Amino acid sequence: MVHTPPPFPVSRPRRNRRTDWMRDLTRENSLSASDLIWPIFVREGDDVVEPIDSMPGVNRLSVSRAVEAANEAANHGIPLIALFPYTDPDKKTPDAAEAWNPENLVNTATRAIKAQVPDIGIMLDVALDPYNSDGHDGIVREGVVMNDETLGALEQQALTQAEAGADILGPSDMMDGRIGIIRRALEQNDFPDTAIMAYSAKFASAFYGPFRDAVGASGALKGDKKTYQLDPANSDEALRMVARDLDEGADMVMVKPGMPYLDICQRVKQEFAVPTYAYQVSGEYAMIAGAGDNGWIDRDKAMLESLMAFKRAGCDGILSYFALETAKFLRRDMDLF
Ligand SMILES: NCC(=O)CCC(=O)O
Repeated sequence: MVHTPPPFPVSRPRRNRRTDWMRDLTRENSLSASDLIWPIFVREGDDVVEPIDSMPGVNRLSVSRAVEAANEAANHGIPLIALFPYTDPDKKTPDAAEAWNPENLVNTATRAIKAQVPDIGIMLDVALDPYNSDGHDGIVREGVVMNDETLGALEQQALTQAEAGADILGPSDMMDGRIGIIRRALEQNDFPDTAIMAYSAKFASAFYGPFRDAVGASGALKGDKKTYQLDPANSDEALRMVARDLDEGADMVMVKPGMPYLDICQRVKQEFAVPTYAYQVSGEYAMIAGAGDNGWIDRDKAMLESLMAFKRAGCDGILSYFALETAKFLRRDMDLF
């Protein structure tokens, strides 16, 4: 029950906000490096750091540089990184077969990081869009994204990722039935400990634009993803997807994008009380970083305020391109608010 304050002057709520130490003492939520998951873009090449124009401050890294980045993240207390590939256009096909190539970029990077930075978790997305010449998360036939045919491809992709050493799989495709298929395949192939963070409440959003540049999928995408991602107007439907994915074997669930969907984060956490994560996506990053770099807002403060909002909404953690920057900021013990 929330206590209603008695009328002024019996109550003077400003008393609790009077000094830094009083605000520290009465703060309800906290943010630390262990709340953060850092997405890293991987590309081919040797010792390459390639800036992404639409995400100022974010780079595509070749494998050796990704290993260094993972090491830096681990040293700053970040528990988990998520690897995303920039796939050479020549490797994109209508059947997206590169997705289950055991030697593809993310599988190779996973092996390299596991060998050299064993104490950080690695998550890989299960979805076909970085490998599909149509830019869709599923296999397309005559303009239709085929649900059941895609499931077999996702199963193969998931198994090669588990084999490469991924700790957490993130099915981000929004096909029906994928969590159950992947969970069963993991059990049958002796990967009982591989966790699934289901992208359960993934909305068809305009905020993914810069990510599609980052993985080279924007030119490829034909049409939109509204037949599988959720309608931004819906909230009950998101809860149904979370319930379904948990029933099929997900260990944790994700809401994506983040900031425009904090109400969904709060409902999911309250309703299911399971580990709940939000993805502060590329467009959200670009808005804050772009405005910050132009001097229109304070980048550091907006970054931290945006991340704290997820904690306030009940999230257990946040995938954010700001993760390392934030962990460095927190390590310097700088005052948050
Ligand atoms: N499956 C991963 C994403 O789609 C990321 C989207 C973004 O950062 O905009």
